[in-house]
Amino acid sequence: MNGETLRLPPGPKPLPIIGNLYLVRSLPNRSLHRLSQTYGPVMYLKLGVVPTVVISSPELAELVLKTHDLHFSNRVPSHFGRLFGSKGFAFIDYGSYWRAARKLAVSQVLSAGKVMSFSSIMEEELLLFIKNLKDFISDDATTDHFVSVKNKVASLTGNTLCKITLGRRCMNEKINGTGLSFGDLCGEIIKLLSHHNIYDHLPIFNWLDVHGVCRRGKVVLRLVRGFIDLIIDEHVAKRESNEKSNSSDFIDFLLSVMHDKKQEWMAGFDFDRSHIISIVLDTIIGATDTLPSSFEWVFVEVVRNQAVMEKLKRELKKVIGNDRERMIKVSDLPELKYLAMVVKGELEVASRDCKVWENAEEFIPERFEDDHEVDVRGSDFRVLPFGSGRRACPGMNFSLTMISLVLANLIHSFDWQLPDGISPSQIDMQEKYDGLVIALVTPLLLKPTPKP
Ligand code: HEM
Repeated sequence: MNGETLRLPPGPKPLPIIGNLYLVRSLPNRSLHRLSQTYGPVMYLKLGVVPTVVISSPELAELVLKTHDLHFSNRVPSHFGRLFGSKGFAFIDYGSYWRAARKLAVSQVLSAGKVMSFSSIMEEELLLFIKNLKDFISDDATTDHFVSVKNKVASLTGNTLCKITLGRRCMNEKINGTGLSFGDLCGEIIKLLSHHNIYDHLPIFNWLDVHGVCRRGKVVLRLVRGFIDLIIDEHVAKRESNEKSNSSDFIDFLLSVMHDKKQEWMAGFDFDRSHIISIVLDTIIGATDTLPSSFEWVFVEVVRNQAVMEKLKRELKKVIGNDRERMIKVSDLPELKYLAMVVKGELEVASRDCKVWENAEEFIPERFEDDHEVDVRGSDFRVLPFGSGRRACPGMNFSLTMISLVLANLIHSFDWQLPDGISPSQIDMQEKYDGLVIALVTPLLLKPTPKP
């Protein structure tokens, strides 16, 4: 870029080498918001040596993500992101391979229609989850069992997605010789991907791998890919023995694309096991931290706002009744209008633009009572929790269904109590930046008591 000929947007003066990195602190969302108050909705920062334009208004978001989205459809992954993602679709540049690989995941797993077709898997997993939680509590009824809502939901949503993609619930399966489970290693991949590595902004130092992210990343990736490879072996063996099965999963479909050379899916591209592994892994990794964190934010807001909790309970009672054996199903969700507002309400808090929303920092589901049109799936540029345009999150249908389903059932089946001495208004709401998500510093711990 030639600074003399380009008119750059306004922005703070960069320092040598580190540029404006010193201004982007531990909570980049807050730092960038503050800077935009001074420099306006389009500003120019130099993050290390990387020139960066930051936009922060619905009008500009529409221009970038819709009108001119073709020019903004590439990713700038970290050094490890590049190692991780060359054959999947989450970390590669926009292009025809990206389009084909993403289409496989969306059409077979994540489209609205497909998510609906997995209703019975979601409901079975949730039923098992509730039963296990009740057994865990009744095994030792003399102890106060506090559970981390986020960890519990991570295991539930992870296992549901594994069942859909790999054919079995395997988040807790141990990987040979490591003592770690598949879920542990997926969590580690997320940590490595989101590790805020200052050297990503100073690429000349990348080869040093100062924090060892790439070294460890290579080991973890080998283990995780090896695990999925074994699952593919099982699928191949079943396929070769012509074993009839009523259920076919994502791996079955991808194997049929590979073996039968289904040209309509992967015309002109090499497509072997390594591609299958990467596409499946992107689908699982995309959900690993995002969904449980979003769920924790929704749940903490409901617990903090007891009036919202009571209103939700009233709606559940009206639509489902008091029968605790009757779980809430995916087909019940369209009836639960207030539940939908609660989920939207939390996702909207994440936008926090006070020029756009009144009391933007507050969780007010009722604001959607008169504004049913607010869409969180990418067409309303005031609320973009899933992004918008070509690179928008393909997991939004799965996420919205799972968050609503799990929230409704957890409230229907259990009472939730905070640790002694902590009132709802005293819950620690401090945020931390985890690289991919903004999470609570203090995990939400609650004691579930099964409702009679
Ligand atoms: C509430 C939960 C979630 C939130 C808030 C969220 C948010 C996002 C956002 C903001 C993006 C980037 C969009 C862009 O670059 O414009 C994204 C991308 C992505 N998400 Fe999600 N996500 C969630 C859940 C999921 C789930 C459940 C999956 C998979 C089942 C998933 C898979 C992905 C993938 C694969 C990408 C990359 C897509 C591409 O580059 O083409 N996400 N997500």
